[in-house]
Amino acid sequence: MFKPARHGEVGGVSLQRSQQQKPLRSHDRLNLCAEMSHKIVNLRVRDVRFPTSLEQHGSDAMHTDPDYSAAYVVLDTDSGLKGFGLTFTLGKGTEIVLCAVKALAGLVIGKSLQEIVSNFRGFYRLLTSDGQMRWLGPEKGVIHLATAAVLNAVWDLWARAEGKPLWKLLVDMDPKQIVSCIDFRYITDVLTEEEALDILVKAQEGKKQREDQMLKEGYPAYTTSCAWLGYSDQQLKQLCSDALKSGWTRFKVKVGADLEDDIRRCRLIRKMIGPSSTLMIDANQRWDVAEAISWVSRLAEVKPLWIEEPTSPDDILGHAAISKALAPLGIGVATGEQCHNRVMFKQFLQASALQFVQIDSCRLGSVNENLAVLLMAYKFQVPVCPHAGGVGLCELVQHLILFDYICVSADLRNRMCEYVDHLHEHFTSPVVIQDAHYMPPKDPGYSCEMLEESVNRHEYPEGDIWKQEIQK
Ligand SMILES: C[C@H](O)[C@@H](O)[C@@H](O)[C@H](O)C(=O)O
Ligand SMILES: [Mg+2]
Repeated sequence: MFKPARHGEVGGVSLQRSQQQKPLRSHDRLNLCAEMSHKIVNLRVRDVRFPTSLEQHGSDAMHTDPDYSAAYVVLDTDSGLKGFGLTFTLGKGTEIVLCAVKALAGLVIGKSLQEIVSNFRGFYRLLTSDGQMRWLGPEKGVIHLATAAVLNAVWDLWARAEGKPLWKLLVDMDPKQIVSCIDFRYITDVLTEEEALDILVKAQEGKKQREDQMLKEGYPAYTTSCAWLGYSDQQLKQLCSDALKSGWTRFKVKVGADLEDDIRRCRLIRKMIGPSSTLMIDANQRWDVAEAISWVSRLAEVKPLWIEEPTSPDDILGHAAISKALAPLGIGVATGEQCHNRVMFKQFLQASALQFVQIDSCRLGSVNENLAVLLMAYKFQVPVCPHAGGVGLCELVQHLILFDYICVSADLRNRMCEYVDHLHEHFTSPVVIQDAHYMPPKDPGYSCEMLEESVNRHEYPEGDIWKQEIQK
């Protein structure tokens, strides 16, 4: 078990600000007082929805009218420091996630940050294994989305208490402490605590250079913003040509509703981006296994790097069959945005059912469970290409992939993080993209905080935006 924190430390990490921080505001100085244990005194959760369906942003073969939304959590502490967290939804049903967050609140309120992070594995287990509530999951569905929202807020709080962006908090952590945050239950047959530690210790070599490289160059990204399924060919062409001008070289196209449309749209994009740029296609679970193989074979001429979510996200053996059939065409299978826990990822990896692991910051049980998946992916030598987009997913997952490169994989081959150009303006520390790369965030925290005004305007159903929509 992780050793208890000494006086003046949070979870064994001394309370120091990293070099590249913005200057301290007086408010921060107050919060960073080393004496404070940051006892969580309240948890608030709000239903925040953006009417993205009006313009078909985010549309795909299965989710034709998503309103990008979030269950948005704020943790208040006795020191005045706050933690912000969220989980992503598509509109309807967000109120159910709010209920689940409220059901978990009793396990969080009254605990101090110090208490939580000095036994983070135990706290993760407390939230995911409550003897009554686990029946609702376990570790899947609405209750797990709620766990993600709450734990994301705890990680945000921790990073803020340290005065570091989350990626830097992780990068500076002792490997033993990282491992102490992971619940290895159900995965020890492929990854033991000792093996995880060994991976992290070995990757210490060259860590500083990789961190400097990331600060200078950023992490490579691809864009999904040009080719949502509901966009017209005209729109697609315009967005693609704008993206090319801004330096994008990797593009994802939505497919799966109509084969002839897919062939036309994919040819169009391939022609515009040229043979050396990278193209990926995403069917969002539209097909049965045999249909997936025949449909994607017809699209092989546009040379996609991967087909994403070809079939049910739970069908591990189906994905394995598709992977096997498409391998001779040079097309890999990617999945993960609806892969609900580490056990599923374990089996996908064991069965060679995916060639690209798409972690998700709000689907899995926050940083804790994502760490387990990053380490398993490393063990199986499968590249991680995170799912992002939605609302806030880019802001969050950039921290995890930076950690992955600096402290786990040390490899950029066949790796890139998704980027979607929507709704960043609603965050206090929005992502910074330069030359199609994610630049490492500098503000303390997990980049989850939304502007209060945005939350008020988009809160469902009372916010102005929704009042106007309802009146129409
Ligand atoms: C409904 C959403 O926009 C999805 O289409 C989106 O997350 C997508 O699968 C993606 O990979 O970005
Ligand atoms: Mg997808």
